[in-house]
Amino acid sequence: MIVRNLKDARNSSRRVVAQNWESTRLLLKNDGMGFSFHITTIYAGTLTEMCYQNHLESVYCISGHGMVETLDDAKQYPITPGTIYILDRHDKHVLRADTEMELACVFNPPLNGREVHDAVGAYPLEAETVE
Ligand SMILES: CC(=O)NCC[C@H](N)C(=O)O
Repeated sequence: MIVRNLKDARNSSRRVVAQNWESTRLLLKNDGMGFSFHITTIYAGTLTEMCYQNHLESVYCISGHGMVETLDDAKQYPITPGTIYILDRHDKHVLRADTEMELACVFNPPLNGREVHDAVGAYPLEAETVE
């Protein structure tokens, strides 16, 4: 069994800080589970465009609120605590955080550890691994 604590993980290389968000990757590829699990904080007032071409992602809102829009059909979905959005089609999307948002995110295939978004808002398939 693997047991980890968010507070401890935030004080380690599992915490990755980007411009609009930070994310603590509690479970990664090298754990061998076939998915990764992250607690992500989206900073208040930000707009983040993403398109996970190489991954599927589920995003569950723990706290805060905002809006996610799928860009191919311009559909908007309010995100509040208890809502999950599931990017089952590698959907190009934009997330607007009206307040700081805390999200639980699952990626398949799992992230390696230190990935940040590339120019289209995707992660590469291969990246540095957390030791
Ligand atoms: C909602 C979202 O995808 N935010 C970007 C960070 C990502 N969740 C991650 O954990 O790397």
